[in-house]
Amino acid sequence: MLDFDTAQRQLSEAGPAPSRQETVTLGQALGRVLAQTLHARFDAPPADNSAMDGYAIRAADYAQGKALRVQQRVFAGDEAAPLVPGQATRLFTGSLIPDGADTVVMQEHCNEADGQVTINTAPTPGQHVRRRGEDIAEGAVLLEAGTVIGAAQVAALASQGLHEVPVHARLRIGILTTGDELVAPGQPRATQQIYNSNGPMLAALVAGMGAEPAHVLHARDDAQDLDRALRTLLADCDVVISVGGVSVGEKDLVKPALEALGGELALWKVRMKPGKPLALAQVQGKPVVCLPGNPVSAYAVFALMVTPLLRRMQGRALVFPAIERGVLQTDKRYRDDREEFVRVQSEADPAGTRRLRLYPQQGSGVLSSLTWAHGLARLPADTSLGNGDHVRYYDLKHWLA
Ligand SMILES: Nc1nc2c(c(=O)[nH]1)N[C@H]1C(S)=C(S)[C@@H](COP(=O)(O)OP(=O)(O)OC[C@H]3O[C@@H](n4cnc5c(N)ncnc54)[C@H](O)[C@@H]3O)O[C@H]1N2
Ligand code: MOO
Repeated sequence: MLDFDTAQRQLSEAGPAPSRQETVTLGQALGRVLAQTLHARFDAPPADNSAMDGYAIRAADYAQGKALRVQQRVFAGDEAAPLVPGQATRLFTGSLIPDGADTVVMQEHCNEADGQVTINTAPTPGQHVRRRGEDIAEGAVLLEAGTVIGAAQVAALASQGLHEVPVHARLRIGILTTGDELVAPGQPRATQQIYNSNGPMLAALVAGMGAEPAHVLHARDDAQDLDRALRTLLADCDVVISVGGVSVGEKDLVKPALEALGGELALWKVRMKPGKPLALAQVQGKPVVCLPGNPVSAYAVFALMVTPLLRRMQGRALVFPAIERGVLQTDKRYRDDREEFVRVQSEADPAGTRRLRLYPQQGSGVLSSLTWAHGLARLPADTSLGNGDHVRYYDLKHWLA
């Protein structure tokens, strides 16, 4: 069996970098991956301006109790005449600093009457002036290629006057569920049947990563049906994710179906729990990841093993999110010959230590553990662990993003 870290690394390298680019407007850019490094087109801010509502002066003109004539009022967006030495300019947050002025005094430290202003507190020369280019200089890197565009990046682009941005084409994912026991939600269900939760779950997981669940198909446990579905997905998607039918049962037909399509199996069985029966195949130049059918296994394996591959294929700079640490809080002891990823809630105690509380039922079919969990705690194989032990923590907020 492969160890977890090796399998994760191999899987993350199993697909090509993105090759298709497109241009989208800022309104469509959220969650997209920047395809080119962009540079500032001009200094930001473009000119010295005031950080406060107040008065611009030459620091040298200040003397305690001395009144300065208010030469002009400059609002944000106005042009400003050069400052007459010995006078003051009334201005506001964002107003241009007149040539000749070097310091802004907050209005709370001033009294204005009869066209004159008196400053009550000695100013520090240069205070409250936002300098041209202090945020970003013309030509400096604004955003690196591979950045996921969030609200801050949208603001940075807009501040440079950009209304369109080059991004990688959305990664198209084909999802295939298998199993004769499954019924689509919304349909009537016989006692021996269960609803297909993995299909909608995987589509949601894919969408949550900014990729496109292009097709969500279901195949019966039947070689022909599987073959047909796999062909459709391979023809129209960058990656195929199948779920179920990948273990050792008599109806576990996914592996043979992939082999029949010329697929080369690259990986099979990982020393992790949940998620042992995991396979990777290259079929017609495309990666096909076969996830275990148990819903918790599919979810955890997607988070830990599939998302790095998708991030790399999306062209993202950050492929592996941070791994944190926490302290187990449990009244049981745990030990397994596979690395175990248990569902936990994370809470900081008053001293700031992350406490990881385990869900009481850790079975691979227990969906309620997923709706409850914040993340996965990693319990190393062949190690007895219990309350108070320090372990690695995979926060699903980051690992599913
Ligand atoms: N003799 C052995 N049996 C099993 C082994 C083993 O090593 N030897 N491994 C177990 C482990 S671990 C897992 S995980 C499962 C994985 O099996 P498969 O990937 O082949 O998945 P299935 O057998 O098709 O299904 C497993 C389970 O999940 C339910 N399921 C499947 N698809 C869906 C879906 N779309 N929505 C909701 N639920 C789904 C299915 O009904 C089964 O209950 O194998 C163990 N067995
Ligand atoms: O590995 Mo299975 O994924 O334990 O449930």
